[in-house]
Amino acid sequence: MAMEHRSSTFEFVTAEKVLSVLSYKLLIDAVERGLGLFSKSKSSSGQDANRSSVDQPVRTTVAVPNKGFLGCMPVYIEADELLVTKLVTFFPKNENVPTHNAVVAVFHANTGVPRAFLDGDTITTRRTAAASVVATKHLANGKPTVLAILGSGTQAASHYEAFCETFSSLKQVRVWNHKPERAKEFANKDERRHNCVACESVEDAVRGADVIVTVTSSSSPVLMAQWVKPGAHINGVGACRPEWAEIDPNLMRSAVVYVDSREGALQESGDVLLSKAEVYAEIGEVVNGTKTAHTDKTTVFKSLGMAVEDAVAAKIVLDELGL
Ligand SMILES: NC(=O)C1=CN([C@@H]2O[C@H](COP(=O)(O)OP(=O)(O)OC[C@H]3O[C@@H](n4cnc5c(N)ncnc54)[C@H](O)[C@@H]3O)[C@@H](O)[C@H]2O)C=CC1
Ligand SMILES: O=C([O-])C1=[NH+]CCC1
Repeated sequence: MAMEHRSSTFEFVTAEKVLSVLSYKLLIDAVERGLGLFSKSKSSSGQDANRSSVDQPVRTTVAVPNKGFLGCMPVYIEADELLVTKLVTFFPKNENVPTHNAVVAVFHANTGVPRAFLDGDTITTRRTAAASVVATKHLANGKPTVLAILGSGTQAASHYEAFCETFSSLKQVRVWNHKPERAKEFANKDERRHNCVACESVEDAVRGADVIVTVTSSSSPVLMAQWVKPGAHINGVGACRPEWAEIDPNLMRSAVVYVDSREGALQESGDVLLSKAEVYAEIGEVVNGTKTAHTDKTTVFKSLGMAVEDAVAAKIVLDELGL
């Protein structure tokens, strides 16, 4: 039998199309379920009727010296028959092009034939904020009224949007950037950011805040323990390499630390490795009810990003577009 030429049988889904259907409403529920499936896959036996099977190795990376890295993030989610990999680059010194660039490839799980390629920047941007929202829903101490965002780039914007959409209790969002004019630009971007104020210092931004999001490209701590209100919840989203940190090691050691993947954190997170903080749980274990949400204590969700989040986001896009 002659081999069929298949190169034109899969779709490319553009950023515009991804954004048109990937709402936070759908995404937050899907990411929450994905985080739960991921954590369940390692703790349940094959006999368990609720067993889930998610095969997601820690991402592999290759470095481009002094510039950045390329990460490869594959996953298979048996329950959804999703076979997906994201390829993502992070070049923190990029000035006029985005620092993160990505593509998400989806394959047919029964044949391995490519099904679709999706713009991965938009997926990364939104699913990361969705994961922080999930952690905050579980770990925040009551309804948050003050949110502090450290950093004012792509993730700062998606976190602002996702948090304001989810937490109607928010009265004020404070933003800080190491270049103060960038924080002002962020706060004044348009009238929808009426609740947003630019702060001159990290301390001004985080003092008294109920929830803090760190989304910088810094490789050394910007958030110090003495400024954080006891009982606050922190989403540590940056510092994805073992030698980088965004959070004061004293804060890491004194807080209850949750991660997306324990295995990933112990290989990739400088915030965890350099501080030698104890990892209490994966956030998926809290979602599954197998670990406690210590809402009365200061909590850190150390997010590194997982393929399972990309895969559930890609599923929403393909389902919504009927592809
Ligand atoms: N956990 C996850 O799933 C993901 C994490 N990330 C991480 O989140 C962070 C932010 O990503 P994006 O917003 O996409 O990047 P971006 O490049 O759009 O923004 C980075 C921000 O960090 C600031 N910054 C740069 N150097 C700094 C320094 N030395 N000190 C303080 N601030 C500094 C920049 O001014 C900018 O506001 C990065 O560390 C990135 O790798 C990104 C995607 C997914
Ligand atoms: O999960 C992800 O895509 C990334 N985490 C850190 C850089 C990109």
